[in-house]
Amino acid sequence: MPELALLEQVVDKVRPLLGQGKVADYIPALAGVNPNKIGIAVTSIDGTTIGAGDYLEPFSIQSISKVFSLTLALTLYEEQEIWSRVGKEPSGQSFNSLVQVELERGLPRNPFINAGALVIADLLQARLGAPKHRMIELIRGLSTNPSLISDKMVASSEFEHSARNAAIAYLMKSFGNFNNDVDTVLRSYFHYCAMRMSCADLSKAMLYLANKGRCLDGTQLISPIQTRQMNALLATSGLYDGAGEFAYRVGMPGKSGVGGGIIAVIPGDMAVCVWSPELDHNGNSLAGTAALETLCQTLGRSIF
Ligand SMILES: NC(=O)CC[C@H](N)C(=O)O
Repeated sequence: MPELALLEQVVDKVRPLLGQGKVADYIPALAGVNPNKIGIAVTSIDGTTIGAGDYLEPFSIQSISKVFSLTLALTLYEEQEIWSRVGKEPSGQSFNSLVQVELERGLPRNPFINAGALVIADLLQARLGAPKHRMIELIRGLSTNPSLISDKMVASSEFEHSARNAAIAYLMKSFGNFNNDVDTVLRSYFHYCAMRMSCADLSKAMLYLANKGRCLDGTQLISPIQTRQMNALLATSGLYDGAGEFAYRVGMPGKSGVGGGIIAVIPGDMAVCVWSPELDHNGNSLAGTAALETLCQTLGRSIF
């Protein structure tokens, strides 16, 4: 577990990078976010959380929600029912690319690109009576924060600009890999992406990935082997087309979102969340990646 002073040093060290990236503006409701934010929180497997900078400020978790969706699907489906619909390989394409879906006959490369997450959202839609409600319940429980919400403005803004995600879903439908009504699933998917959580909430919520599937409140969410498998997929595909660079610089399984958040874990040790809204060319938080790199190097920790 790092000392609080170290987290403060990390924030101070990366603050000069603010101004070098670009806030995601393809979702209009996200474009107005204050770019000058940087926060970091760490939850260790003994259950303590510390943080520095803007670590208590909620932000749009966006694609980080793909971790929660897959986790929920793992609790509802047999392994094969999931992996017959989505692959386990890095995509080498941008997160919202369509070309691979066409070339690979509607089978998304992995659950952490949009195509894969939409298939997972389709699976959740099929099995849950109220998937949006179930998801909120899940994140509230995992982070032990009963006041968490999904931002309706962000979700509707995404729905109004959903041409690309809708195209991905319809393309998969044309190959027989999407069962429910596209708009209904898109609404659920955007609701998951629009959940607002702080670095503190997310580092607590992701603790199960560092603790063999056991959550902060002691419940076993997924099995130790499922947790290991999830971390393997996060290490290879969690940062989209920047996964190799992230493994090289940070060396932790992780997941980013276009809201500027990144979660990362050292299994057996701690879950970390960083947030800074400006993104690099792969759509990953620029200062956030640098913060994780500094943290890992200073602690001398990596999974490799
Ligand atoms: N990379 C992301 O965070 C993308 C999530 C965003 N809601 C989208 O579907 O485009």
